[in-house]
Amino acid sequence: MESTLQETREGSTVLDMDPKSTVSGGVQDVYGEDTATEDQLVTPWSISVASGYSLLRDPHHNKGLAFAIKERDSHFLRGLLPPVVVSQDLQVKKMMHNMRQYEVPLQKYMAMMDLQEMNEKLFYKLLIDNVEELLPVVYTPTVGEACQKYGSIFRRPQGLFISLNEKGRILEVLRNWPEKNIEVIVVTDGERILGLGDLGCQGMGIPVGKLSLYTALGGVRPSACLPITIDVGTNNEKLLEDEFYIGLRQRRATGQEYAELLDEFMTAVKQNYGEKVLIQFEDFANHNAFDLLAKYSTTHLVFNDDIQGTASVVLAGLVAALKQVGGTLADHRFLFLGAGEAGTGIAKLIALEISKQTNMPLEETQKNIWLVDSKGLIVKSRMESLQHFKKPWAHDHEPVKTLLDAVNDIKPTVLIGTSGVGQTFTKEVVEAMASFNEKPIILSLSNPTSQSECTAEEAYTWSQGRAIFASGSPFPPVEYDGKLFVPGQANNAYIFPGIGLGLIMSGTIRVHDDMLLAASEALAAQVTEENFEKGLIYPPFKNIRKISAQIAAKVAAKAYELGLATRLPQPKDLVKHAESCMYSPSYRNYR
Ligand SMILES: O=C([O-])CC(=O)C(=O)O
Ligand SMILES: [Mg+2]
Repeated sequence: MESTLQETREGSTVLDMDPKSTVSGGVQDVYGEDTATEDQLVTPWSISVASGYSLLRDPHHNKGLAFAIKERDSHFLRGLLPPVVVSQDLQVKKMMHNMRQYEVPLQKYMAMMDLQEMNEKLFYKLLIDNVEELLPVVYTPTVGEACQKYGSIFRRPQGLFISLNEKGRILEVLRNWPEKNIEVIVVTDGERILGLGDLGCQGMGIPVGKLSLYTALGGVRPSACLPITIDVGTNNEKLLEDEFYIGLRQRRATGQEYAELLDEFMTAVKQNYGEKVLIQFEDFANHNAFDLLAKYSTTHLVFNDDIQGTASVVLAGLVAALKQVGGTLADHRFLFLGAGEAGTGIAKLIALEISKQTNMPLEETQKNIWLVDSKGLIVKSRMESLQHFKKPWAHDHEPVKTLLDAVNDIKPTVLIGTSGVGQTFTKEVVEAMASFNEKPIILSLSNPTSQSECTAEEAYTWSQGRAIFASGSPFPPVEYDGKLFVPGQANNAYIFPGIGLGLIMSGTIRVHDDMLLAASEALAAQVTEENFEKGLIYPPFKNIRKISAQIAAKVAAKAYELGLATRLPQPKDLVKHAESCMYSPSYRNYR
């Protein structure tokens, strides 16, 4: 019972269908953006999709009770639905009501995943309209728990699984995915999922979650997004023994075997989707993340969210924080706990920005930035044994073992936690920061909440309400001494959807550090006086789509300036253009 489903243009300017679907009467470009001409607008375009019972099972087109009577008649739905016809807004209201009945966050997560499988537009409408409430459900912290229990809660695949078993056949696997016009891939190998460690194949929750934010926060159409998990085994003994584990039951492949699989993957992606597909590396372990980024950044459009996205968002927060604290970046002293992807990524971008602002050589600007890893302060005497990404941060100093000693020695004005280890900003550490800083800047970036270096309440209480605090995972507002403190969320979710949109809409072929700086400036510029008054260093997430459009515009502008954009000519108003490219979750009318 296949018939033609016709969707009219009413109430919609952005279409999210595969340009290669059967389309008549209209034209689409690669964003799924409607580029119909005036006379084409009078002719409704149509696409061939399932109707009747199958239509209700098709998440891309299903509207549930929102199908109008006429639509029900023309698409063989009569009798398949109860008589009532409701608006999408009422559906949102009902779903939120239901969602709030669940007390366990994982139940909310599963309800959201079910909705995504059942009615994609309603899922995105819910997420966009209630972003502050639902972000902690589909993203950190709940997504972390979902990955830990992914084997038990697994229902339907939401992305591609590429394991060692698929070696030699990765291109074939990519072609099994139903969507052909992929613009963004988020890929993980599950070795360092948030601060939770090696979750192997169950890391899939992360690419799925990140890509749902690409759509909800950045407006990239869902059919252009492809979550991928590369399964080379896991060293997580608990998972290897777990009867519900969904991945390969073996220890991780490393060395040449690992490199060959990754290389086949990267080659196949470019072959299948072209050189403009954005590949976002997510939650790889340090020992692979830096090398993969370096290896493929000259041949592919690659972006490491943990190194580059986190750096960009934190720099934005620091720029905003300095408006409250005073001084320029060059006047401040930075100490990191954690010298992995996030720590060294942020450190590098700060140094780069100071160098741009002051014309000082990079080596000079690095001197005010100190990092502590699991062996203590990174100093010159440790140089020989340091991994390459830590070496630029090895300064002249005697060895220091603990964070507290490092804080007391270095006397940083900014303390940043990127260790993946919770409760490491102890009372003594925060009190020390507050003893020599009027307004200590303290960022506890590790995720999920359980791994946060300290809580918002601890930061405010131990600093007697003087800390400027933000965290990677959300914390509720804190009342201290009769005053309400609203902590910010320094999470790369502010940045990667906008950067991705900017890269895609300009057809950019390589990521450049200047684009990260541009994104950072765009985000910092969105923090209002009103936000500052509340002590915030990030704008509220409820404005995120507008913010993403601003970020996308600045990133695209930089790409055009650097000659890396291929979509010519450059649109005059990049912000308007970004907004016009964004996916809309509103239903379309079907004739
Ligand atoms: O996913 C998040 O919330 C931020 C992030 O990239 C990470 O912690 O690895
Ligand atoms: Mg990550």
